[in-house]
Parts: sequence; C-alpha cells; structure tokens
Amino acid sequence: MSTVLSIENLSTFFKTDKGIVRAVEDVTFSLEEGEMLGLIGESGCGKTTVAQSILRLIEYPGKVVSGKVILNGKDLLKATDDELYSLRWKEISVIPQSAMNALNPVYTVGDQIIEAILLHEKVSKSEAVKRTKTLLELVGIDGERQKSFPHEFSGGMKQRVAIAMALACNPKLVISDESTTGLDVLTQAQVIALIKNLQKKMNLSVILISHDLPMVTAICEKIAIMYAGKLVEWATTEEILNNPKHPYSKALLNATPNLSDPDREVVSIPGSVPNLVNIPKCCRFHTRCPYAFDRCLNESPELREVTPGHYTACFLEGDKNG
Ligand SMILES: Nc1ncnc2c1ncn2[C@@H]1O[C@H](COP(=O)(O)OP(=O)(O)OP(=O)(O)O)[C@@H](O)[C@H]1O
Repeated sequence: MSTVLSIENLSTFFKTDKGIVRAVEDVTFSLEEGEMLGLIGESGCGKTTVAQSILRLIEYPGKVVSGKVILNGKDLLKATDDELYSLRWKEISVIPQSAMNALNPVYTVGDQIIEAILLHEKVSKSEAVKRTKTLLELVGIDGERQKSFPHEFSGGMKQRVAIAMALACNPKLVISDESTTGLDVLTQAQVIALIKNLQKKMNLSVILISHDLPMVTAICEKIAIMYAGKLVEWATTEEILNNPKHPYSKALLNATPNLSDPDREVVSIPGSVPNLVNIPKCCRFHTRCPYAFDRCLNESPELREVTPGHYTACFLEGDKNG
C-alpha cells in the first residue's frame, strides 16, 4: 500500500476580537491507498477545520499557519491556484454535510454531474452523459433519473447524488464531512454502507468525519481522535478498541454504548471542551483528565509512536524527555 495523503504538523488558527483561536494545532496523520480513516471527536474539536485546511478552503479570519498537506507527493499548501483546480475533483473531492449545499435546485441532477465532468476533464458531452448514468447507477439510482430535479428526490437520494457527484472525476481521495447529518437513522446507515461499498469497489481512500464512534469503529480501518484542536490518538480501529492509550480515547469509548457488551455502564465525560481562544501551552485534556499531573498543565505532549503504527499524545505513555 502506498501513502495517498500525509498531513504533517498542520496548524490552522482563526483571528478573532477575543484573540487567536488555535482551532487545529500540530496535527499529523496519514492515509494509505484504499484505506478509510475515521476522524472523530466532540463538536468544536477541529475536524472540519482539518478538512477545509486539506482542501485549502480556509477563509479569513482563518489561516493555515504551518504544516504540510502532501497529496500523492505534492504539498497542497504550496500548490498554485491552477494546480489546485486540476487536483480538486480529479484527485480529491468532498461529500458535503448537506446535499442541498452541493446541488443547485434549478438544474437537473444529471446536468450538474455532467457540468462537473466537462469542467474538469477533456471528454465529449455524450461521454459525460454516459458516465453520469453509470455514476447514478453506481449509487443505486436509476440512470434515467438524471433528468430529474433535486426536489424530486428524497433526502437520502439527494445524498446519493452528492456522492455520485463527488466521484464524477474518479478521485483517489474522498472526504466525507458528516455527510449523513439530517437524514433518518435508517437512511444514514444506507448512505454509510454505500460509501463503504464504493471505497472497496473503487479502492478509494476516504476520510470519514463523524461524531459517531460506533459507526466509525464498524467501518473504518483506522481512527484518528481529535480533542480541542489536537490529535490525541491515531491507530488501527482494532488497537483503538482493544488498547486505547489516551485518557480521552478511553473516556470516549466509555461514554459510548457498546452493542456487543450491553451490560457495560456508559459513563459520560465530566466537564467540557476548553475555550480555544489564546489557550496556553498544556495538555488540552488536563481539566477533564483523572490522571493529570503537573507537567500536563505546563507542557503540550507531542504525538508519538508508542507501538508500531499506534500514535498518541500523552505524558503517561512516556516520551523522549519523560
Ligand atoms: N470562522 C471562524 N472564526 C472563529 N473560530 C472558528 C471559525 N471556524 C471555526 N472556528 C473555531 O474552530 C474550532 C474548531 O471548529 P470545527 O468546526 O473545525 O470543529 P468540528 O470538530 O468540525 O465541530 P463540529 O463537529 O461541530 O462540526 C472551534 O472552536 C470553532 O469555534
């Protein structure tokens, strides 16, 4: 397997009236070809900011202040606008949170997919029409429905169209940012199963952004856990489930019902995520961590590999100084 995406020490801050919001700081992880990685964490911990930084979609007052985003050997943060234009859709694409953001209500769904193909690839209109039919069928929609308008589809079908659109130019990497929000539970499960199915079928690399730990553990090969703008743990799903290292990961697992162990008590995490404005150098989880000691209040633990392929940022796991 080869590495498709490598994010190295990524930091993205927002300048606000109250001070600097260190929304994403020093985040490092990578993604292999054909791998699905779940990026999880509580609301406000920086998942969307990571996705937008990868895609270079951070707008003022936000700024990517440091780091690298290497996609197939090319640093996206240094790419020119033309280079980015040619990479988006063809190399990397997004399934948005709401299909309504991706679909224009005044055009047929077919015309919108066809337009995306023609804008990014040198193919004939008839080729694009043919591909659109195939794409719709790939996501379980009758190809003839390309003549329908978005309002003629249910929420789940619109989300399937958004997935077809994200796949229009055969990208290698797809970022799904909470793309089942607002759908009923059954439709959510169907859309997630579809993304998993397509990942296998097309050997896609997928970053699946979600709050839903049970869903992520069920379908992702790897998991990266964020807390208050920092990556606290990154490992295979098996390792995260059986051998979590970071106190936040352990707390998150304990706070989540487990269907295979229904008798286990679900324990909520006391306290709340700290305010990220002008946050001092420290372990950001220390205010909620039952194991915090002096060092956690004054230093920020670095992410380090504690066993092969298992990374965590916690002083309890020791470090080169500890
Ligand atoms: N435009 C902005 N201006 C100021 N702060 C911002 C801005 N956008 C995001 N933030 C802050 O950055 C932090 C990370 O937000 P982000 O949306 O990335 O988190 P998230 O984990 O994706 O949350 P959710 O799960 O709710 O979507 C939050 O503290 C948020 O308030």
